[in-house]
Amino acid sequence: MSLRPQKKAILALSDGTVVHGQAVGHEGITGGELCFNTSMTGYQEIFTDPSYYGQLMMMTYPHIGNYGTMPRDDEARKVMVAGVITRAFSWEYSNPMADRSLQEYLEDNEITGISGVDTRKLVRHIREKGVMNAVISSTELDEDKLVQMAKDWDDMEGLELASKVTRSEAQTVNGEDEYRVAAFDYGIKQNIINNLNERGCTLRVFPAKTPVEEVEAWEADGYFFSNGPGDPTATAEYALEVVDFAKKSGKPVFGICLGHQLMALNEGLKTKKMFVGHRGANQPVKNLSTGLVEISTQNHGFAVDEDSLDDKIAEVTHVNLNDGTIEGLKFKNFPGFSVQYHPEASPGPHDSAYLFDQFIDMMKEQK
Ligand SMILES: NC(=O)CC[C@H](N)C(=O)O
Repeated sequence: MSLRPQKKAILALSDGTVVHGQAVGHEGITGGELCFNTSMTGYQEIFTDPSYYGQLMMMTYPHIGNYGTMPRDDEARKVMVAGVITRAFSWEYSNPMADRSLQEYLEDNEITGISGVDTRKLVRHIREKGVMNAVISSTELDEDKLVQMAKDWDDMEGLELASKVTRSEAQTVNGEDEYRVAAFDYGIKQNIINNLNERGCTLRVFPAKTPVEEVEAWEADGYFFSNGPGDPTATAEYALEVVDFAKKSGKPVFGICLGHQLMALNEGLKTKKMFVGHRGANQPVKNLSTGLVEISTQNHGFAVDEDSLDDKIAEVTHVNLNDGTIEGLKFKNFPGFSVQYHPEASPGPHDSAYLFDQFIDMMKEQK
């Protein structure tokens, strides 16, 4: 790996912790919630996952960039993370299929990053103190100013971000046309669209704030609520109208991550901010109906609050084996189910892909 003459960069946390490193990506200043992801591969899919909008992504796997980037691996039309933090950034790549280095990719997307950070030490710090905001800068190097900026940065709790990443117009994505699925884009990952297309669904992907009448007119066989960034209670303020419409339609409803949280909120359950989120491709989840454990891809900082659970409303179908977090629900008052994690993976293992089949089976039964 070549060593480049590098500019300095600083990572400043809202609790006053300051780390020095080298600038990568676009020169500038950026901030957000400091998250970490434990995946060993898949940095491009992670950086383009719209659920990460407004967050700084710290990768615990040290070498990031060594296989470059390629259009096929984009989960959205641009990089969505607010900034990137690595231990050992690879300026060069070795992959005949790649079209750009990670450095070029971040520059083209104007994403600021820092490398040379002891990411494992910082993860231990966050796991002890809880999630917090931070700022990365390669232009302003005054530590006190940067810590102050991190302190002043908007808190994730209460933030409505889905409307910032949703598409501007409804779009039809054709599959084999066996089932018509109305999918709500709060930051939908491309691989969710692909998984539904591959299973014979034609999708109408609606922007986050589409009025109910427009959705109703499309006459779907099933409804899908996507993943997305921000606090689910903030998005719920406008989204529950369509979630409730889908519920009352009597058609099968499936939700992933933010979609799962919205479906739970619509039933009167509550969500809470987690002390530290789950982000990685090796989270063990137990399917309570089969007793089997799935290794899953996860990216969430909020979760359904177990204290708000009500047997008459929903049954817990999946739990996280690391900390008992609710990872899946089956609703009692309508044909709907949802998971907090990512069956589409990308990156990650495909253990949970059966959930897409389950949704298709429910639509098949109704037809
Ligand atoms: N991947 C997602 O949809 C994330 C949902 C929500 N923004 C959370 O952090 O919990």
